[in-house]
Amino acid sequence: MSTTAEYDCVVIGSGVQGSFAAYELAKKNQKTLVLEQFILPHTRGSSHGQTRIIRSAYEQDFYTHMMEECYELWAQLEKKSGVKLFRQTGLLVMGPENSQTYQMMKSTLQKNKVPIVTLTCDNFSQHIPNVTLTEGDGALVDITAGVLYADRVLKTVQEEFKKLGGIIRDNEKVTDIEPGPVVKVSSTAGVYRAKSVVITAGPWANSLLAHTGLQLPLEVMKINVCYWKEKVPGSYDVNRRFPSFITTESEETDEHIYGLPSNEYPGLMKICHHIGSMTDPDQRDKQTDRSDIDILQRYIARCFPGLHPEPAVVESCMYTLTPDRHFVLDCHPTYNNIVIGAGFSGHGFKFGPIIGKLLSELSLGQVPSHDLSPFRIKRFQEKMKSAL
Ligand SMILES: Cc1cc2nc3c(=O)[nH]c(=O)nc-3n(C[C@H](O)[C@H](O)[C@H](O)COP(=O)(O)OP(=O)(O)OC[C@H]3O[C@@H](n4cnc5c(N)ncnc54)[C@H](O)[C@@H]3O)c2cc1C
Ligand SMILES: O=C(O)[C@@H]1CCCC=N1
Repeated sequence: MSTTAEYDCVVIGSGVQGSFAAYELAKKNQKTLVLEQFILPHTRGSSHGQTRIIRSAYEQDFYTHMMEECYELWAQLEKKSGVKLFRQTGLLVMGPENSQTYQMMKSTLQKNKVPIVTLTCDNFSQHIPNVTLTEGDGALVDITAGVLYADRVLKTVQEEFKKLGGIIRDNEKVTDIEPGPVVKVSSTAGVYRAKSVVITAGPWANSLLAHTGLQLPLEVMKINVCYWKEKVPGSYDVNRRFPSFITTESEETDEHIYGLPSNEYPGLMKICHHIGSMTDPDQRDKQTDRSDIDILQRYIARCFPGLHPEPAVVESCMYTLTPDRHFVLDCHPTYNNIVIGAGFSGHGFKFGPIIGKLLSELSLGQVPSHDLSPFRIKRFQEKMKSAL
């Protein structure tokens, strides 16, 4: 059998991270194939749905730094494709004023000169109508933040990839990976050889990594994606400049909530709890726990008096969590031509363009353009089960 590589790179998984990795590789003239298990577009992973929050507001400097370049990359893709992908709404951050999380987020924004407006309990309702600020909470607005049109992003980046000669084969599940100087990838429909492989399989990362003798400490969580009806239509509408929002974790109330202005479904605002229930990605719909919805109902009754506190629409999505909630962006510890992008822990969408660039650099053996130490596999070493 010939050992010649047919492709420079095979990317496994066409969610936001695989699609951007493939696009970046194609921009660098790499002959690239994307394999996707489901027929596209699909709603079975983590990247579907119409909207995601984009923000610079993070506790850690490294995310805020990455976002500086990432905003530019989003603007470049918008310009190149002529498709509107981003809408600036600002992001309202609310949380116990004296908590470490809230203060760290505020200081990271200030240190990095991200434009913010700090609100007080006296002027809060003048700027943010129809929201009740919890007593003792601080509030600020990250002006740069907004909403990404997620489904449109996937379609656009995949189309740009194909325009550069990239190939996407959907409805084709990868069933085996044979590491080597030329990696052999078997799917339900064929066998491919590539100089490198990028694994961006979202909640299925460990199923694929099992073929390479590696398991990462990842947990998959189902999130109930809830939409809430406005009592007075338009109260929380994107066209009335209502912002996206997050609450920083509150130990007292177990609330870690985020929301986006009403936009995709007229009159409905999307508000979710950041903590759902563990699931198997192939059994997602058998997970029927609604304790996150109970938390949301109490929160909405208290803080969003202009919404009916019963969800009008509930959709599903999955997070793939690492223990520290930071991403995995690294080469396989044994095979450096197998690159892994995993564990995006419910906050990876906004980083798609920069993650794609970093994964393409790893795949080409280049020095990554950002410090990847927070994202290296070796941080899990004690917890890793290696079959090697
Ligand atoms: C409810 C919810 C809200 C979120 N909100 C935000 C937000 O506001 N802002 C933000 O930045 N991020 C947010 N995120 C996180 C973000 O959406 C994810 O981090 C991101 O979508 C992860 O993308 P991915 O490409 O890693 O995974 P996925 O989108 O799951 O893609 C993996 C792909 O690999 C395919 N695959 C798996 N196994 C195989 C195989 N064997 N063969 C072929 N294909 C395979 C899958 O079918 C899938 O298409 C949210 C996530 C959820 C669930
Ligand atoms: O990534 C994001 O910005 C959102 C909001 C906070 C929780 C998860 N996703």
